[in-house]
Amino acid sequence: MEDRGSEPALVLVFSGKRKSGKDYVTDLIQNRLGSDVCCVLRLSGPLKQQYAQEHGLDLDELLGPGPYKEQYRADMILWGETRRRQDPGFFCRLVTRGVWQPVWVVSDARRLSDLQWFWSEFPRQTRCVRVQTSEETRKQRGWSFTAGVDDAESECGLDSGVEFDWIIVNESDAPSLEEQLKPILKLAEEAADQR
Ligand SMILES: Nc1ncnc2c1ncn2[C@@H]1O[C@H](COP(=O)(O)OP(=O)(O)O)[C@@H](O)[C@H]1O
Ligand SMILES: C[C@@](O)(CCOP(=O)(O)OP(=O)(O)O)CC(=O)O
Repeated sequence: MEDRGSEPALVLVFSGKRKSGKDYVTDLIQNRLGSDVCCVLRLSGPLKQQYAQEHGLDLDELLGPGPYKEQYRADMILWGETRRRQDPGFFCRLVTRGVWQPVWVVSDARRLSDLQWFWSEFPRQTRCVRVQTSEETRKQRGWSFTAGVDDAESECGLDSGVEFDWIIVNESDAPSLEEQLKPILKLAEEAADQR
């Protein structure tokens, strides 16, 4: 039998282009709610772990925001897609195993199949959030266009066809993240209280 922990009270599924600030925003949410209430789940976590092991790479570097992971991204995408073709819920099931906190924040949905998995497992609890950032700001954070990555499903799979519950604009001239995240944090606190 699968070790599923307990049912979440709320599942916030985040997506956004690379360097949009998905990790930054989801870390902020966890800091606000506390790690006994909120767990950040990265679908790329088990993917990177397995990929690093098979290829003799530095997992901490692969997990970090620096340039190291970019050298391997295109190949990791292909590697992960092979897994997902066999079983679209493979990484979703791995990261949710044993999670006990009431609020789950998935930091990196990339494909419709990721969203569909959470919608079908937790239809009442799942909400989708997009982190939106201009190319200019992403460039300032180190992004540059890479063919095979920025034009592939990994980056474009959720560009259209999804009605997001919230869109967070992560730009210096937008309302503060604190302000934009207020309704999400309120919902999360209410959901956690009701459990
Ligand atoms: N609002 C922000 N203020 C300051 N730095 C930010 C902000 N958003 C993102 N960053 C920085 O930009 C870089 C990319 O953000 P990250 O969260 O890793 O993006 P993603 O996970 O979408 O690739 C990181 O170094 C992060 O600290
Ligand atoms: C192979 C990947 O899982 C790599 C994802 O790495 P990160 O989640 O670190 O990416 P960003 O935060 O957007 O920079 C992508 C995939 O298609 O599965």
